[in-house]
Amino acid sequence: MTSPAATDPDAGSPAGSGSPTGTGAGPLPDPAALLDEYTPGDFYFSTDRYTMLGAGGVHVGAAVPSAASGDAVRAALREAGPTGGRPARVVGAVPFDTSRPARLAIPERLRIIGGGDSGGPAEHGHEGRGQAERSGVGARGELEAFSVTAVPSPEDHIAAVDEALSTMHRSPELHKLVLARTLHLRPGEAVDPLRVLRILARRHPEAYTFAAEIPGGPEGGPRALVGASPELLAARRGDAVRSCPLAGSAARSADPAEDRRRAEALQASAKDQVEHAIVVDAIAESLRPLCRTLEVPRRPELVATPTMWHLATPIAGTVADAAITALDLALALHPTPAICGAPAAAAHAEIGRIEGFDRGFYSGFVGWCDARGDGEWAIAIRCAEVDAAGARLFAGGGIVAGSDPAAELAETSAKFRTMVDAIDEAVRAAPVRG
Ligand SMILES: C=C(O[C@@H]1C=C(C(=O)O)C=C[C@H]1O)C(=O)O
Repeated sequence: MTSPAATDPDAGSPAGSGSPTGTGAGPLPDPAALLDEYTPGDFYFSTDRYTMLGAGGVHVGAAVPSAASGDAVRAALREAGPTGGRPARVVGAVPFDTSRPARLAIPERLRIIGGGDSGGPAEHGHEGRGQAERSGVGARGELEAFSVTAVPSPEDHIAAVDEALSTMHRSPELHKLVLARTLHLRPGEAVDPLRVLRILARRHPEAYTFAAEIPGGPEGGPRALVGASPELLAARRGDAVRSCPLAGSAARSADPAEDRRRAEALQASAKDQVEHAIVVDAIAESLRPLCRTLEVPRRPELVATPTMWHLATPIAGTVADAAITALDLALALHPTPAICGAPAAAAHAEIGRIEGFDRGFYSGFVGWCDARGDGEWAIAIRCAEVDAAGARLFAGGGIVAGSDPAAELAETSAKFRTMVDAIDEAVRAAPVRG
């Protein structure tokens, strides 16, 4: 995003093909529309209502230590002042461990297309719309072009789930623990994050498709966190607050009858309902003191991504105090039991002990917040760190009493498909050099 034409021509009023109020009434903006201007290091964030691209600018607050960070970001936004008639906006990623430095910046150049750039009503990922996205089912990369290393190995992940189950048995106050694993893909040549983004944006128009610069590329080179997350951590628009936790999962099937059977089995599964309720209860408890009103549906609904079924609960409220920003909300909710466990502190400690790798920005959150306090943050899942050396993919799942280790391993394999398929297609499509 270096051309002069990229400099915020839409300033002040969201413009483009989406509905100006973000009610979802208009056609969806083309999620790939801004990708022609993307250059490595940019921030890209696409929803089913709007797409944004931020470039350049100043980094804000190295560490984001819980509540204090909200203040640091607020001060930075105030100091930055409006650009082109639009309130200053911070964009970027916050790691799983919020005592580690975040990557948040106030971009110098910001483009937004689509209506409702501050987010509309909770339209995200409903079953009917997900169903229309079935085309991705069955697309299977074979990863011939890669060397693949699983860290931990599948056997070690099963052992880790066993260990989590025994820990929860010994300490019944620990209700849920989310364990993840990684896949390191090393293709013959560098993975192009832009090509991966294009594929994700095409295949997952309902998701939060994102790219955020993160530190740690080989030899100081660029590294991006790239993904297509189905999960909203927190959004605020004016008074309105939203969160849409997911928990309880089943892999999709290419066979429609089998696919439907799996969805119904997920909805009927007592274990998955419990796993889901733990997340909803924790989020409701964290939101209650921050909200004047809060609506929490009694039963979850089913949502579909091209690869997974999930149980989802769209939570809506009104903020108690206009000073509470979308970032404050995200920090108050994070880490939810969808990606950490319950209670959070004990689960966090067990993840450190059992999981065996550094999550970095995976299962943190990615998004934006403006000087009015409006913003939207997605949980950084279905994602990978992409750099010149290859890609590190992440997938996890919630463990509760009654979880089956082999089924948990299979669930993480299914969750990897979002990024495996996209990276595989990106590398296959790459022009052969030499
Ligand atoms: C942790 C991940 O996903 C989370 C865990 C889920 C589960 O345990 O069922 C479902 C959706 C996400 O909240 C992941 O995709 O890596």
